[in-house]
Amino acid sequence: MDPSTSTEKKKAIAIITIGMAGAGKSTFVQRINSYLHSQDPPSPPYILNLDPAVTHVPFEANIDIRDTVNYAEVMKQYNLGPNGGILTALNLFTTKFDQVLGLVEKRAETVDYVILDTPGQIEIFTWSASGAIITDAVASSIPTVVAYIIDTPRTTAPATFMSNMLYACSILYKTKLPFILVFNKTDVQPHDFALEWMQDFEQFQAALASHNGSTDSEGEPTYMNSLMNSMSLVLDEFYTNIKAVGVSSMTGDGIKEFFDAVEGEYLPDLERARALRAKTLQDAKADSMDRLMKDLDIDRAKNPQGALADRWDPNEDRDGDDDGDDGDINIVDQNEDRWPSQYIDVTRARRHEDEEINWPRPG
Ligand SMILES: Nc1nc2c(ncn2[C@@H]2O[C@H](COP(=O)(O)OP(=O)(O)OP(=O)(O)O)[C@@H](O)[C@H]2O)c(=O)[nH]1
Repeated sequence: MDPSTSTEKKKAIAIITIGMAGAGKSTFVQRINSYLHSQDPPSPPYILNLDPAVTHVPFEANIDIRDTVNYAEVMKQYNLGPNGGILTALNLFTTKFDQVLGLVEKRAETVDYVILDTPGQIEIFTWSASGAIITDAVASSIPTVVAYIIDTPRTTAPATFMSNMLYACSILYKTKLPFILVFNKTDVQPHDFALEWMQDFEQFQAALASHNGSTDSEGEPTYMNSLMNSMSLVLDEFYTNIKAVGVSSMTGDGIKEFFDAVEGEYLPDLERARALRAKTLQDAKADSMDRLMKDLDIDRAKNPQGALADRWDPNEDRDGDDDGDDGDINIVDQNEDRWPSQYIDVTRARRHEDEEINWPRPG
């Protein structure tokens, strides 16, 4: 069947929340979750937590990476630090993402929104093969937007603001998905300044100059000042195609406007983007899977002990198929199935039927 026409029954929109550590992603997901529950009729979303290291999620995730990958065990077995552990845990989880997608696709027919909360360290999701695989898989299956969460009180300095916008621009370029800038924490710092800077780059350049000083001791424009002025012109182009909303995940202010931005502006574009993506997915999937397996090979080469303990043969599953030979690892929807699910066994320890299993779910 033509993949671009295979989703007629689906009506859900996926929202991938991405943002710097502490920007408020989890609080935002909690807030939009409670907003959707409070609609008449209630419209509970389908939520995926992709952060293996989070100790507490303030919402009930339907699929939680922590139920499948034991992050602490991955760190131990692969001799990794916290960030390497999160990346490897995400890589391992991604090898099972076809199962996750199966569950998502099933539920996408009955829910309005599928929401993904990503790891706190932004680069682990946005610059990894597994982040690309997950994004591609979801976006080719259902219409998808990226909600880029910004810590507004920490973005008031012009240079920081511009750095954050350049990062957002790079994520837009990498994901090529409809994009909403979500200025969070407006209860602490209103986002008007950001909108002004986005609408009028001359105001932004003036703010930059007053912050940094526009000329050196000889009256010449400083290198940084010229560079920033040029970059603000580049960003001007970025802003023309981007929606920006201000929200307070704490009070709920602006959440309705966020959903207006998702639904009103983007729905037809979203469907077009999804159809386009579905057509090119096969090539991209093979390429991303290859890179993912290379990532895992690097982990294994760095730590042969961990590789020995890994339950998978390094050459196994290169095609990305779930061909049933790893059928003992099942991703579960917590709301439908028995909890806990089964951890990916990074220790190769064989379990016996009568063995008591502890599931040290963090938090
Ligand atoms: N005042 C205020 N604080 C907020 C808001 N949203 C989040 N916070 C606070 O910001 C901090 C970080 O929020 P989280 O939701 O944990 O942020 P996160 O991006 O998920 O964090 P990591 O996953 O650790 O990167 C917490 O102390 C929140 O209470 C908001 O709208 N207003």
